[in-house]
Amino acid sequence: MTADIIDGKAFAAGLRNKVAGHVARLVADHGITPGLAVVLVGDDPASDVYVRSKGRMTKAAGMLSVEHRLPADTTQDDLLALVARLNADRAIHGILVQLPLPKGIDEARVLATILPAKDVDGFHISNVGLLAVGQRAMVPCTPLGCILMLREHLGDLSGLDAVVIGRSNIVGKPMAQLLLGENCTVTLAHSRTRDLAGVVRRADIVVAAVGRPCMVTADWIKPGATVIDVGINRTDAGLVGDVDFAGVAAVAGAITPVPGGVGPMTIACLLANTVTACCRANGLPEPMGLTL
Ligand SMILES: Nc1nc(=O)c2c([nH]1)NC[C@@H]1CN(c3ccc(C(=O)N[C@@H](CCC(=O)O)C(=O)O)cc3)C=[N+]21
Ligand SMILES: [Mg+2]
Repeated sequence: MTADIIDGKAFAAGLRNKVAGHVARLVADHGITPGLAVVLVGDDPASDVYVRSKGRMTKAAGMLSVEHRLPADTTQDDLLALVARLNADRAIHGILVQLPLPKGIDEARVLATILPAKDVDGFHISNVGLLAVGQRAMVPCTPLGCILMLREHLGDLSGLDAVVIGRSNIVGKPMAQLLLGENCTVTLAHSRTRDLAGVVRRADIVVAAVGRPCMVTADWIKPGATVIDVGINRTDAGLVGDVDFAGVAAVAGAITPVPGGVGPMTIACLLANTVTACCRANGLPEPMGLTL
């Protein structure tokens, strides 16, 4: 068997196009331009790549893009003050503070300061809680992108066995919540899981989000399973995911590539969340097709 390649890059381009259509309508009919502020503290080169690409795509969708680049030695108070200014800024509908933050800055404190209505990452405790009880406020971008691709590829996910590998707050946990919301039977596996290979082998859907290059190998995969690779690992061999792509593609039914899979969808979902937040802030109906 050779897996279908789930083309996240093409899917993301379609979603960004839909976003651009909604933006054009907001501008033309209401004189409102959705605005996204991205805050980057320090000069991690990988973060710089993502932030630049977010800015470029935000502008290409017709939205306002504001970037705040702060030095690595920025104090927590200065960062909190910037977040407070963005909270109060009526031109800004979405705020993203790029993680991880430098040591010495309390990440939880910063995330808690972002207004939940502008929290387009979905990391504020309020949005985390709403997601957990099935009331969706802002859905985290990477898991949202994964669900959109899974629905597109599989249709109804009800009753499928899903295994998520990795229990981070930004991917693993919200991913498990969303899969539950799709009526999957969800296992959230992690580094202490016993017989991880055996657990993964039962899955119809595998989501790998651990940050270990090529950890998931062909012998872990049930023939025909759908494999979503969230990993972005820079190695001597270039950018690779958490899944051994060549091996797993020979067994799986479908697989997302790295690059060109989950990454582009994450950014497209960020733009979609910003438009959703903008509509809510202005009491306008939520555009269809931008969220679940
Ligand atoms: N508050 C916050 N929210 C985030 O969403 C967030 C963050 N912090 N910190 C860093 C991670 C990482 N991240 C990526 C987004 C897009 C690609 C992406 O588009 N990747 C391309 C390749 C890019 C390349 O070549 O490096 C792809 O997979 O095809 C990757 C990684 C968002 N993150
Ligand atoms: Mg772990």
